[in-house]
Amino acid sequence: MAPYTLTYFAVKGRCSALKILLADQGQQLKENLVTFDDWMKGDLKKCCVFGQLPKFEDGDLVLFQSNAMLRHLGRKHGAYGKNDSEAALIDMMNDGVEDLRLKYLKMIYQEYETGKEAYIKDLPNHLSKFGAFMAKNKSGFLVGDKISFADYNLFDLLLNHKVLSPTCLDAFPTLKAFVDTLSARPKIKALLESDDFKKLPINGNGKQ
Ligand SMILES: N[C@@H](CCC(=O)N[C@@H](CS)C(=O)NCC(=O)O)C(=O)O
Repeated sequence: MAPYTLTYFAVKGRCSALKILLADQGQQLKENLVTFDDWMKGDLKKCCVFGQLPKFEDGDLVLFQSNAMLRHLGRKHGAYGKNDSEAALIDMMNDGVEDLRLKYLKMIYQEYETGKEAYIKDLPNHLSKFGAFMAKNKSGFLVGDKISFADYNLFDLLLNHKVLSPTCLDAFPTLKAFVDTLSARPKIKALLESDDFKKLPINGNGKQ
């Protein structure tokens, strides 16, 4: 039996990073897909702490907030650094990923037609920061010498950005190598190439 259960809509959205982490760590995941019609009935929304999905269950532990889920899984599966200093840096980088994700989601959901070109133009200002931080570390990961939940989260967001702007990583060799290396890890590759994963749209409004 899968130890974890995820309840979410049929999109990649805020759950791909978590799925990539679990796949890479060899963990099973049971998924409950929620349709828009079922969600609109409102019963499930009322049971969600912040009125939103995803919902993640690890036995009796029920979590909302995708970054809390990533942290929990990072802690459980040795993807949260090897000491408190590394953990703090991993938190910092994950907060940076969240800042960029929020900008990305604002553009996708509120400004796609009017703001997409400006967003892509400004993107190097954000990518350069992740690239410079990772380049200093030399291990190919954001922090320390082992993959962390922030790496999985950044990887997922970079994959989305490659769909938005296929050449966006060309000026950032460290990030390009990072994406290529993670994409080639056998369990991640298998997930990314699976029909179940490929069929999910990146975002709920079909924009990407
Ligand atoms: N900060 C939350 C955001 C969750 C969120 O935005 N959920 C959206 C789908 S990705 C949702 O439930 N939308 C339906 C609604 O708000 O009624 C997280 O990271 O989990």
